[in-house]
Amino acid sequence: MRKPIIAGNWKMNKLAADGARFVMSLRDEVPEGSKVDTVICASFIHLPFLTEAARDTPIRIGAQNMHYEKSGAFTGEVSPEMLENILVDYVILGHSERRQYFHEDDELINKKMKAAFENDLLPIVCVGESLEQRENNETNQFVRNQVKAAFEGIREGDAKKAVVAYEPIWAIGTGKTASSEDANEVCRTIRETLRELYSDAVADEVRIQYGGSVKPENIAELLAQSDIDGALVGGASMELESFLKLLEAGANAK
Ligand SMILES: O=C[C@H](O)COP(=O)(O)O
Repeated sequence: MRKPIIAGNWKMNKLAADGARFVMSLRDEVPEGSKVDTVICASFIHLPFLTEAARDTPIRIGAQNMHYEKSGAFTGEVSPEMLENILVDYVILGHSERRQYFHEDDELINKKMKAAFENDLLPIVCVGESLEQRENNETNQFVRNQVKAAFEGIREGDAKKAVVAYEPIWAIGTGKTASSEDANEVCRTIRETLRELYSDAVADEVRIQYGGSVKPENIAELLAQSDIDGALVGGASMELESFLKLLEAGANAK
C-alpha cells in the first residue's frame, strides 16, 4: 500500500510571516501517525522559518527548485547541500513553469535528480504534456520520455523513494482538470515506464501525484483511481481551510 502524499506548492506567493503562521496552524491538524504525508513547498526565503515551524511534527517542507552543484560560483542559486542543512526534505524538480519560463530541459532535471539523492533530498519530479500534445495523441509517449530522462542513471534504491507528479500543463491554474480516468491512464503509463526501467518493486512503491486545478471538490475522485497516490496542489493549497480539506481527502483515500 502506498501512503498518499499531498503537497502544497505555494509557487511565488506569501510573505515569510504568513507562511510560518500557516505551518504553525497546520501543526495542530497533522497528528503523528497521520494517514497522509503532508508537504509544503515554498520559496527559498520561507524555508528556514517553515522547517522551524514544522520541527517535531510529521509535516515535511520542500523547496521548489535547486541547483545541482553542492557549492560554487553560481550567483543567485541555492544548492542541495544548503537545503539539506536547514532540514528541507523534498524538492520539486522540473515543474512545467521552470521548464517553460526558465528553459529547464530533461538533461538538467536529471542532474538535479542525482544531486537530490546525493544530498538526502526526496525529489518530486514533474512531468506532463501541453494541450497541443494531448490533442495530437502524443501524451503517453511524451510523458514516458520525460520519465526515462529524469531517471537516467538513478539507482534502484533511490528511484523507489522518488515522487512523480503528473501535471498536464493545460490543467495548471486554469480551472480545467483532467478527468480522473484520463489522469489515471497517464499515471499508469508512468508506473509501467518505471516497471520497464527498474522492477515491480520500484513501480509498486513510487508514489505518483496528479496536479492541475486540484480542489477539495475533485480530489476524492482523483485519489480513488488505482494509480494516483496524491496531489501536487497550487491554488487550493494557499488557504489553510482548503488545504485541510485536501489532507482529509488524502487520509480517507482508497
Ligand atoms: O504545482 C502545482 C501545480 O502547478 C498545480 O497548480 P494549480 O493547483 O494551481 O493548478
